[in-house]
Amino acid sequence: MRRGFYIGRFQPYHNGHQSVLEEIARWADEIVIGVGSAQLSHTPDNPFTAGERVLMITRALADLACPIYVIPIEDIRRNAIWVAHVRSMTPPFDVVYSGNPLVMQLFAEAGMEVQSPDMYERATHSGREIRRRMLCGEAWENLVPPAVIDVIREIRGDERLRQIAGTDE
Ligand SMILES: Nc1ncnc2c1ncn2[C@@H]1O[C@H](COP(=O)(O)OP(=O)(O)OP(=O)(O)O)[C@@H](O)[C@H]1O
Ligand SMILES: NC(=O)c1ccc[n+]([C@@H]2O[C@H](COP(=O)(O)O)[C@@H](O)[C@H]2O)c1
Repeated sequence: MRRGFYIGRFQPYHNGHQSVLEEIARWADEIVIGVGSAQLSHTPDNPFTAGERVLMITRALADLACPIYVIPIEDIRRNAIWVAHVRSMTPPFDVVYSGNPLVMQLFAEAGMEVQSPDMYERATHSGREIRRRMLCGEAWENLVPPAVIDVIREIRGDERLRQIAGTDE
């Protein structure tokens, strides 16, 4: 049984994340997805709750060939024990996939195999750019899977973001 681990904040989940997970699914029998900074929501950089992010990911990956486990993980104040914290919340995994230098370093120091997936159209496919577009009323829908558009509409996510940021008229 080969299990891969992928962690992100997913604010929101976008096509870049989807392309990485489709790549991981080619190797893994199962994938564990950590929804990081799970305690954060309703801020301009972290507008969506952990539960809303779980919904985005689970629906977007409904047709993925391999089973997924989507697990919210709160931040802790001590990087030195963060890997143990993550492991205490997740099924065991063999390979960590991340492009975040701190995440890569902490898992590598813990003796885990770490791989850095290729970036998918990063100029447009980032949570920051999607949130910017939502705030400015520009089109963002082409950057996320259709299921994520549905979730964001259902929770009125772009409206929430504009209210939080104080740009709503
Ligand atoms: N376009 C992309 N293609 C491939 N991987 C990506 C892409 N964007 C982010 N990732 C990776 O996804 C993981 C989670 O990233 P995260 O949820 O912070 O997304 P982000 O788009 O970088 O968000 P933000 O812009 O809000 O910081 C990280 O390992 C990151 O390197
Ligand atoms: N000490 C900690 O709590 C700690 C350390 C490293 C990463 N993380 C989290 O892991 C996630 C990494 O995701 P990104 O690659 O999207 O930044 C973030 O939610 C980040 O806060 C937490």
